[in-house]
Amino acid sequence: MIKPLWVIIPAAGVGQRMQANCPKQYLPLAGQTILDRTIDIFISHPLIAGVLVGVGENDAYWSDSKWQQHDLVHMFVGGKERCDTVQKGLRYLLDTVDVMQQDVLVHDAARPLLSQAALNRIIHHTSDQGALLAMPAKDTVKLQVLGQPLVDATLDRGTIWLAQTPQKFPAQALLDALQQAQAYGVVVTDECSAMEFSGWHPDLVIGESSNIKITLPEDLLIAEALFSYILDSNSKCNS
Ligand SMILES: Nc1ccn([C@@H]2O[C@H](COP(=O)(O)OP(=O)(O)OP(=O)(O)O)[C@@H](O)[C@H]2O)c(=O)n1
Ligand SMILES: C[C@](O)(CO)[C@H](O)COP(=O)(O)O
Repeated sequence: MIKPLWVIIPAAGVGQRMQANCPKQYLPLAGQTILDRTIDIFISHPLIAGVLVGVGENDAYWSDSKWQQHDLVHMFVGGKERCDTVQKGLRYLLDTVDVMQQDVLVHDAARPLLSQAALNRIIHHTSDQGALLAMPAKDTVKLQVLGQPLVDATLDRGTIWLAQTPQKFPAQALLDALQQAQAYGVVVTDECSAMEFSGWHPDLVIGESSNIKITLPEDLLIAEALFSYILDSNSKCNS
């Protein structure tokens, strides 16, 4: 029997690579903001207990969110790096509800196209090592010579996966792992790498190519094109 899960949505980034006039999570996608679209993925799922949204210290946009008054949505102030925002979200959660040993999901605000089918895969996946959505590499992968745009080697594509989110770990174990990585000066760009540093070997759960992270301007065009495809996929999932 799966207990409903809390989800932490890191949304405190500035979107530098997007080069927009606002943080990218507040850019429009099919008539709503990217962030509101991302919250929408979780808010009515029967196995989601609540949504924690980490926004920037000087965020001037959250107050316009369609979800900011919703009973299941709680805002907190994020940190300098994504891992700091996730740590602050975990501390907020652990101070508010007793979920120490329970799994939490962490999902990028910048991934508004996660389908219900993929969300269900990670929610229903059971493991004592945690789990993350990821995609096997489709292209040949080259290792670069450090500091020069030259090929050093070709990696075995059969062992390369590209991490996505949601990533699912026990709340307290994830907080401990993030704190330990920070204490050792290890830069972590996802929750899984912090858990690996603590010796965990999380399960790889197949994500989907459409679960893109909106990072560069062209990703907005891709997201708009994919949005109706995801709506259709969700209607089949819920039928
Ligand atoms: N201090 C930070 C940095 C990032 N994020 C969030 O982490 C997710 C993934 O990060 P990324 O795609 O890198 O977003 P940005 O950091 O905003 O992008 P950039 O690196 O281009 O500035 C985003 O939803 C972003 O809002 C966060 O919550 N706190
Ligand atoms: C968490 C993540 O989306 C997994 O691929 C990715 O690491 C986020 O990286 P970013 O540089 O913070 O976008």
